Amino acid sequence: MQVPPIRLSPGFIADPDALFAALKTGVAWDERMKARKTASFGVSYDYAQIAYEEVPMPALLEALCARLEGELGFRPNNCLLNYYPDGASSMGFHSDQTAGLANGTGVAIISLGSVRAMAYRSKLDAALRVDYPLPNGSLLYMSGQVQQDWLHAIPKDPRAGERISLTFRAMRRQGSPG
Ligand SMILES: O=C(O)CCC(=O)C(=O)O
Ligand SMILES: [Fe+2]
Repeated sequence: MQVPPIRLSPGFIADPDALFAALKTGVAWDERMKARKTASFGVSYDYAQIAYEEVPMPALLEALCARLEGELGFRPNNCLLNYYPDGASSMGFHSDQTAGLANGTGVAIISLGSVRAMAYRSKLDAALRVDYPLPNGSLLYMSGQVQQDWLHAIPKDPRAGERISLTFRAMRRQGSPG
């Protein structure tokens, strides 16, 4: 496959600047990670060696989960936010874990603020790289197949300003088969 089978919907959020401002000031950002700030809402989630406790989903994010359910056909129960203060903050190439996700569900990412590229690299052919700029207010959806065949990253970008990404997942409850 020459390109990752992602779905990118620009303009998913009607007023992305207002949402950015509300989250930047309203969220208690976790600074345990060096590369960027994070926050997790909803069911507990272990991510990048950090365990995030269960935290009730604020109404603002719950409303987005409801919209995503209409768009994707499943309702996320966790939202992991990343705050990239400037273009020096980044995320290295990785695939997201799929084992803990509800069957048949993927990862949805809403981008706010400065445009950054999502870079994909094929696991079968390391020379194959495809970059997608993620517009302010866009929705990106990655199925399990994308994680299986591709790595993704947010490379540094000296021209970029601040950005927030919201990553939504439907986590399987512990002990539940699907
Ligand atoms: O900030 C982004 O858009 C990428 C987020 C991501 O890949 C992740 O949290 O696993
Ligand atoms: Fe990821």
